[in-house]
Amino acid sequence: MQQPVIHIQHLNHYFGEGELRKQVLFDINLEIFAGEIVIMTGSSGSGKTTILTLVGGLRSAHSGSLKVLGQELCQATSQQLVQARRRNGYIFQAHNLHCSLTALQNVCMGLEVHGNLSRTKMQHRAAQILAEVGLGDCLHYYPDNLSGGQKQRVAITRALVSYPQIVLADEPTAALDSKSGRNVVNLMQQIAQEQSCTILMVTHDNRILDIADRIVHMEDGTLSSNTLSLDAA
Ligand SMILES: Nc1ncnc2c1ncn2[C@@H]1O[C@H](COP(=O)(O)OP(=O)(O)OP(=O)(O)O)[C@@H](O)[C@H]1O
Repeated sequence: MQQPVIHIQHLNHYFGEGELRKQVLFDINLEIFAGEIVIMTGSSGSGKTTILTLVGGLRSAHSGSLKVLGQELCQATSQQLVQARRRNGYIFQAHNLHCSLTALQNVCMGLEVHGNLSRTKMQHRAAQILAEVGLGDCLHYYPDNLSGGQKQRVAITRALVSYPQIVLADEPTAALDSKSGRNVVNLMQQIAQEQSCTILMVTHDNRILDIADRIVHMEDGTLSSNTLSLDAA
């Protein structure tokens, strides 16, 4: 049987120390398989971003089990977390582009962490993927000269340029109007299919739920439902 790419079992997580210690995730169980697009919804403070950061290896989970691509990240060392981070692509609400770098240079940064391509090859690959997302004419534009939707497309391109097996997206459409938001998620869906990568996306944006294979819902630190997508229902 196919192994899950992300396998979470009885996961608990806490913030703070001593008397201020507060549990924010309670006995989370979730399996996500290769190529799935899973959307996580839930009210503010319910723990969505915390799960995303734990899966991404941005912090170490406290108890239970969290296996990503077969590697246990619960109680992982910082070195193991650094390794795990390199295997993911990240897309955030604020595009997080470097304003002093062009679109092409920003996308090259997504390849630099892997460190095994020459500069010429990196630039060639970055230019190719930017052209695929319709930004072939904007390679040398700085972020200040791009629209919100274009900036987010550059950010998506940067996250996907190294063919990550997993893409983690936190509110990728929050800063966009509905048309740009739709274009951005369509693009994520298309590239995910082409590269057969798995996407875990947090969103409050009801307009984009239809791209999900599965929707999971967080409530007060627990996973309250784990449902099929609107299409499949
Ligand atoms: N670094 C931190 N230190 C202490 N508490 C934190 C920290 N990060 C998050 N929390 C707390 O953990 C809980 C879950 O936060 P989290 O950001 O995961 O929620 P969320 O569902 O992503 O919310 P939102 O939709 O508003 O982004 C909240 O009670 C929050 O206050």
